[in-house]
Amino acid sequence: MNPLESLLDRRSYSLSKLGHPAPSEAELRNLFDLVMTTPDHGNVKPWRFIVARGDNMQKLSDLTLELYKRQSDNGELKDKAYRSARDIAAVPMMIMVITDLDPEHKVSLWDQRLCAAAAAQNIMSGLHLMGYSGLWYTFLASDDVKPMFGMKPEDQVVGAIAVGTPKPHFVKKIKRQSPDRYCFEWQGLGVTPTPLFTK
Ligand SMILES: Cc1cc2nc3c(=O)[nH]c(=O)nc-3n(C[C@H](O)[C@H](O)[C@H](O)COP(=O)(O)O)c2cc1C
Repeated sequence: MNPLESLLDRRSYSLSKLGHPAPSEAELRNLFDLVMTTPDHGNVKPWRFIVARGDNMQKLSDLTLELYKRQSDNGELKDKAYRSARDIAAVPMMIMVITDLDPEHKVSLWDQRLCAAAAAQNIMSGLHLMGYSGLWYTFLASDDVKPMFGMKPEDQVVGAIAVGTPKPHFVKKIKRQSPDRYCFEWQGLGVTPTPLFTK
């Protein structure tokens, strides 16, 4: 048996396909215990996670409209903004993954950013293993949100992860590409790497 089997079915669902429930308090604790195993160069912990749930989802939805308004040339909102706000209000949980970079640290900012992204992927895998699903998206990634989330100017939103349970009629496995064309075997300096998988 392939020990990775249970992760092979991980897939994303758009917000409108995610319903209740979302992880409980105890499950969130387990999830973030997993996240704390993320490879972290220099032990900087260059990440912060901000969870919105329950009644706060409506506040996040309102904030979304406000941000769209600020980004609009004439202050008017397009259908997309209303749709996005409506979907956010309906989803049970959002985990914002943001960087908390230490510019003074000897570990490069690039490495610190990679660590924060790896933490986000651990959230994705953990959610799946617990029977939930998430959509990692670039929601709220504008500079406008930085003061709202207590972020320093150099910090970035790694992603917002919408969290829930896929609605049963949308649950469908997706066929993934073969990794063959992306994997190579190094053969020494000056030699073109060969395909890793030959059969
Ligand atoms: C950094 C990052 C940002 C993303 N931003 C968006 C986004 O704004 N909108 C979107 O539809 N998908 C976005 N995606 C892609 C989805 O999260 C998802 O991976 C993609 O739809 C493929 O689905 P899968 O996870 O089932 O393979 C983003 C992914 C990453 C890693």
